[in-house]
Amino acid sequence: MSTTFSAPGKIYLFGEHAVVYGEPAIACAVDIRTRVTAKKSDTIAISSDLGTTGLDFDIHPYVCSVIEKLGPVNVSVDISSELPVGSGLGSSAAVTIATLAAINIEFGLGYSKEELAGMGHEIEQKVQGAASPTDTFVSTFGGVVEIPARKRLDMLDCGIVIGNTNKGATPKKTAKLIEQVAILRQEHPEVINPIIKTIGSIAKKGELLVKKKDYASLGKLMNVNHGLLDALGVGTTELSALVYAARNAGAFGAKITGAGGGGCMVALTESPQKVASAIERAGGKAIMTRATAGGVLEE
Ligand SMILES: Nc1ncnc2c1ncn2[C@@H]1O[C@H](COP(=O)(O)OP(=O)(O)OP(=O)(O)O)[C@@H](O)[C@H]1O
Ligand SMILES: C[C@@](O)(CCO)CC(=O)[O-]
Ligand SMILES: [Mg+2]
Repeated sequence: MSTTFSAPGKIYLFGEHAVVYGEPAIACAVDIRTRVTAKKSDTIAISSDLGTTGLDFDIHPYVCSVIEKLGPVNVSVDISSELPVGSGLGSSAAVTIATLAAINIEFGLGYSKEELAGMGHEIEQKVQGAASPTDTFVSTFGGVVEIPARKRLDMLDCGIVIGNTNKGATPKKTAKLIEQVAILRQEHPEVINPIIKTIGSIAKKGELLVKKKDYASLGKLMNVNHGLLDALGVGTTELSALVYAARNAGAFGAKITGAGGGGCMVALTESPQKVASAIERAGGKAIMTRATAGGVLEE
């Protein structure tokens, strides 16, 4: 016997970087999933696209941290994923939550989803040195979520197209970008604080627009949010090339998702294929997806 769970990745509709300073943000689980199968075994074995190992914290830091936290238990863990790794779509949170859930059921440990989300956040903090609870919360519960309140919003019914620059957005780069914004804020508080506040206002207004399914207005505010992230210095020419390609292809709006400095952008659209083709022509890797209400799910 074995147990398989999957968990989704995430995009930010609004609010990245501002959320570090207590402003609200809106994140959305997307139906791009990591699947993990756990099976009782006589040794520890972990297999994924990154390699096949035993308890090897260098290759599989998140999965090994899960095994250490829950056991340690002798378990064989097999991972397959549609999520690009290190691209700002929450692949570490998805693999962490799916592994926690699969081992939890396989060994009858009885943890609740809330406990799994909390352990997942602790593991991301341990491995990365710092992490917001956003990614692991969204991977656990799915849906569209306002953070830090962790308030479930209405679902998005329009198309979502992600454009990956294939320029890594590693935890080190995320930490560096967060520090870069902090330095700019220290140097020019009278300029940067209003920008951060305005991003927070966009997220607050976004909650109502999600409820109204007003995708045209959501898109306009995504465009404004993108410009403000550029102003904070976390944009790149590659990200903006994909953002403008998506907009020129008729997207409601498009912006950086996550820390920036590479990684991915996201567009909302009623013509996903047209926007995806434009992103690919502009040099990105396009992923067409939808919002998912399903968080971590048994398969
Ligand atoms: N399919 C997978 N199999 C094994 N480990 C994975 C897998 N996907 C992600 N990981 C682990 O997560 C790490 C990537 O996490 P990282 O936080 O850098 O990127 P991300 O989660 O994709 O982006 P972000 O955190 O910015 O949203 C990988 O180096 C690996 O340790
Ligand atoms: C930049 C940031 O807001 C999002 C990174 O994906 C940092 C965080 O919230 O953890
Ligand atoms: Mg991560």
